[in-house]
Amino acid sequence: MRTPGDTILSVEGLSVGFGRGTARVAALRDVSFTLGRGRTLALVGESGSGKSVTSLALMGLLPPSGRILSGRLDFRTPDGRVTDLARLDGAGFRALRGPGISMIFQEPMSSLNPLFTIGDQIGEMLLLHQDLRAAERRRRVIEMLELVEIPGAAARVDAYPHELSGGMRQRVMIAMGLICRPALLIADEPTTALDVTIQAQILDLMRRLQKELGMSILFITHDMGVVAEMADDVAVMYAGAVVEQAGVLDLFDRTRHPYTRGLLASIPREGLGPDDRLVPIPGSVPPLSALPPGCAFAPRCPHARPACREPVSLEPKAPGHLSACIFDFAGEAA
Ligand SMILES: Nc1ncnc2c1ncn2[C@@H]1O[C@H](COP(=O)(O)OP(=O)(O)OP(=O)(O)O)[C@@H](O)[C@H]1O
Repeated sequence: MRTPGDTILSVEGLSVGFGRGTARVAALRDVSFTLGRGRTLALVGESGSGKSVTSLALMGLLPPSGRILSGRLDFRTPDGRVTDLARLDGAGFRALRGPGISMIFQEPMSSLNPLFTIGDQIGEMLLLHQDLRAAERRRRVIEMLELVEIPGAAARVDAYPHELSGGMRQRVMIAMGLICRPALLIADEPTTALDVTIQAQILDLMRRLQKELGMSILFITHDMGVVAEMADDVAVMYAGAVVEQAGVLDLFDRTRHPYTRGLLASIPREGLGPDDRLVPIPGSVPPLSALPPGCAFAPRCPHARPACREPVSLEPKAPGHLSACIFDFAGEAA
């Protein structure tokens, strides 16, 4: 067995392409990371870096034009077996989604069906995976609504999505994601659409539920503030590749990749004075069809040298800390 017992997910060399033949673009290039059991790994990067494509590949939900070109996605199922998700068929994924891996999306309004009550929609997940009588299913749904702290759960179970606030709808999404007690929860920007107070409440709730249910979380975000709140480990993505991976404290204290340093310099921090400025990373992510040779970040990198035009791979720079840069900036000022 390749995956050690404390690892629930090991992604190795994942490449995903969209389109065919000469029109094919590689949305993911040789992506590798591991997620420990009971831990939270944040996948972080700007828009278009490949975070969502990674999670869709893990859920078996890539659109028809997208294809896994190579790589292994070794997932340890709740019964202890290791399954390569890159080779799983539709029936295999249907059995796995729910009790094995579950996902919550960023936009509750586009994921919830306005025509059905929230109780029906959460109960539907149970219906697919467990043979329960209607009354028992309803009891479990109400119990889950209580767990995600929806007040008056016994009455709210019959509410329609539009009757709830944005924060309450996001709690419903979490309830839907957790009703089958998944071993791995993929959370794709679950708080982006919420205001900061509600966002903090939802993040608190997710941390508490993770402890109670003992699940692992793959947390997808572009927000380094949320990373600091939630993650044990972080994988930073740029233009379809992982450029740095480390434990969260190590990543913040000894940032090694210039792209990660750029992301950190562009977030508001406590203690920032009126004269301190946030520094956005100049330029934008290149189109995947026109990536430069070598390091994809080089055209935006303040440290780029001619040597950066050579291919660079993600390599350990210190125990547990990987970076895909020919330089090593750990501990230096940006
Ligand atoms: N259905 C698709 N067809 C073609 N290309 C796609 C498709 N979906 C994604 N891509 C490509 O994959 C790249 C990565 O997209 P992805 O949605 O994973 O980025 P992301 O990091 O999740 O961004 P965001 O934060 O905006 O969701 C995109 O730049 C896009 O070019």
